[in-house]
Amino acid sequence: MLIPSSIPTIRITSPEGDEATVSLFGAHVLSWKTADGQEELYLSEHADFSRNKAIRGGIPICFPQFADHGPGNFHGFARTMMWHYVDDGKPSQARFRLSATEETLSLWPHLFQVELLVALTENQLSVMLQVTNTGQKDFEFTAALHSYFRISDIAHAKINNLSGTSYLDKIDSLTNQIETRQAITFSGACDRIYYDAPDTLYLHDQKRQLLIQSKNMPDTVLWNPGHEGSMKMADMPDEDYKFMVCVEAGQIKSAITLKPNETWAGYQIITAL
Ligand SMILES: O=P(O)(O)OC[C@H]1O[C@@H](O)[C@H](O)[C@@H](O)[C@@H]1O
Repeated sequence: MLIPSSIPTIRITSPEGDEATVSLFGAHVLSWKTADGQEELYLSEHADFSRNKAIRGGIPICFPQFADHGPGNFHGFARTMMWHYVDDGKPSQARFRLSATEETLSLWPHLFQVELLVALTENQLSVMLQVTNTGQKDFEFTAALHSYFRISDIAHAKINNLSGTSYLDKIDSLTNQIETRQAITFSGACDRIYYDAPDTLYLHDQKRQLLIQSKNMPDTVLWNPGHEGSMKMADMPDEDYKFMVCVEAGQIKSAITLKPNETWAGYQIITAL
């Protein structure tokens, strides 16, 4: 999809020809193409680029709250703020910074600095979220890298390596269950938080395979809105639930507490195999 020029973006490239585009609104990765031209991320053609709501697709940043796990905005405010670009002078990486402002203090009364580092190497995109407490009192947060992967058909997509992991099923009456399937397939909406999930997962999409690794983000969210959910979203075409699946790396079950001057970092590293 064409990214409108009203959205300031930074484009990074690897020496091998991989490229990624990141919006300063939300420090939101909008596109990641491997050198063969394959787009790996889903971005909705109906995404709202007005800067009034989060962009549907790419990699939204959920901070300082995942979903409704707290009193603040759903998925926090980081995905709907303008971030600052920090030029490291490297064509293959981009760093973005968000610090407390009057607006963030009105939503969450803490002084903080968040950085997002996006880096490309051959067939690989790494995203690091780093949070520092720059205030005088402790704070708590939850967070996620809400990655939307582009797939050719949800009916054929499979996620491997979650067998034996416990999960909260947000669709099935918020019940806690244990995953028994070796390969997770999708038939209808899926909204699950897998707790203490393995840090290595595989997404199979017919001929393609992605290795999805996380570091220091123990929880994994699988989300697909299904047909009905897709129809309810103004910023997603009705049939697009077929062409995306979110595999989110999160720090959700246990909130992180940071004391003054402490820093936490979590990563998602995605490799096209
Ligand atoms: O529409 P939003 O705010 O971007 O959220 C999308 C989805 O994000 C997922 O992370 C949540 O588990 C879902 O419950 C939610 O519907």
